[in-house]
Amino acid sequence: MRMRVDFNYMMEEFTGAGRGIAKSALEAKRGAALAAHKAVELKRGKGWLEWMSSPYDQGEVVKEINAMAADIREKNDYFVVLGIGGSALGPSAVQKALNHIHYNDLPGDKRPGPIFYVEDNIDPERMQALLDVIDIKKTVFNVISKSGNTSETMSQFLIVKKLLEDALGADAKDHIICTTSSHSGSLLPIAKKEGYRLLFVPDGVGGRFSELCPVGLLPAAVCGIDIEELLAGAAYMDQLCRVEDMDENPALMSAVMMKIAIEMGRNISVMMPYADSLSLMSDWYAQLWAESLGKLVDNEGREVRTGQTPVKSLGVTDQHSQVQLYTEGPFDKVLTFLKVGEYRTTYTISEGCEDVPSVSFLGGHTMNELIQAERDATEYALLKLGKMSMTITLPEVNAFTVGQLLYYFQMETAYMGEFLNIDAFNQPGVEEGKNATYALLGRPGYEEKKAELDARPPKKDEYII
Ligand SMILES: O=P(O)(O)OC[C@H]1O[C@](O)(CO)[C@@H](O)[C@@H]1O
Repeated sequence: MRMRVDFNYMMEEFTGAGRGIAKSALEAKRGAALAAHKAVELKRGKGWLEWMSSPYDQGEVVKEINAMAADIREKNDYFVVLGIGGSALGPSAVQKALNHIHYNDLPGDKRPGPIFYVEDNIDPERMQALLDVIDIKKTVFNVISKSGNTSETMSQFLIVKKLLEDALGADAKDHIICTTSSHSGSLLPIAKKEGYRLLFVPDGVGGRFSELCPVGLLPAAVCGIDIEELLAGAAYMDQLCRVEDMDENPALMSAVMMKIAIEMGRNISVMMPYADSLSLMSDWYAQLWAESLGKLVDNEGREVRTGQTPVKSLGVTDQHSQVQLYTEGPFDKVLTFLKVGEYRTTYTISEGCEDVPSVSFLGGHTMNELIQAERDATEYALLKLGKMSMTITLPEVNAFTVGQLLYYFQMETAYMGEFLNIDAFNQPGVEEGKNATYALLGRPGYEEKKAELDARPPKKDEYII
């Protein structure tokens, strides 16, 4: 059940001269790869790399989460995550990967857990829509915020807190579980005061690296996912990544390839799973890659403006919208295909329309054959025009392989941070927008920011049509 990464079509010998990676360029990176590996290993489990301990040190937490999940399943019909960014993307991606694609529409006796929603926006219509379809008295809300201060999440929390209290009085507290820092932020003291159940995000686990800690584990367990297998998959990948030789370490080799690709002007990383179950993995990856690597300054404070733009794509659906650009457009992208060895279902295309050979040839083939053929064909079409791609194959989509995949991308990101000589674990570029929002809504302490905003030159009518 090991996932495999195929780098063949990243290489110049396949893409054609100047369009892929020369073997000599790869060899030239060996020293840097070793240094990146050493640097990451030195920080293992420390500082912002505490997520490297997640596969190993959560035995007790897993027990607690599984017990909590069983209790939630027994007493409730709905489970709603309130969170955003890393507090939402992982739970959504893992649920989509490992449960029925139409999980919420299954009858109760066929669903391994309650109806599940992840609310990661503050669109008032979406809030109302959620409240229209759930029975709040039969719902547990998991408020997830590492910082415990995120306005989007806290505003959703305030809304449901009031609604629950109005509907349930003192029992409202049994319907909120908070996942947050054990010692900082505003959510923690609120949860303690109100008597909500609490789970903690370890200090050195940032939002986008948190799927394999209680942030992701509780929602997964509630929906019947085997979280021990998920962590076992992560541990398996971690063992592969302990090897310092880049030829043996998939995440390290991948980071080396991406670094060379960036040097060659491939500033876009397209993630293209050929499985609906993996479609939200691209969303999760997009935050991981964008927030971690998109940085103004390097570790010495020099302006570098680095990063590689992640793009979400879905095979085969987006063959009919984006692939034209990927084949014939500029040499600015690397495509990563996520391939599935064995789908969980085999579906045979019915025979028919024998008098129309352009249609009848499909009959008797399986959809499995068709989707694999289309992926192979797209990979080939890209290659023919000199475009770089790599393919990650999961033998099956299950908790063990998904655990590997998540951890692999986290490790690749950590190595990339070393190659780019940046802090892959902060996100200063998001702060300005947050502070301006606080100022606009009159949060105490943000008066100066409000004045700064008010002093903006007014927009001109001549530029509004
Ligand atoms: O879990 P929190 O602290 O609410 O943060 C939500 C998200 O906001 C960010 O801080 C900024 O987008 C992300 O890094 C994070 O995943």
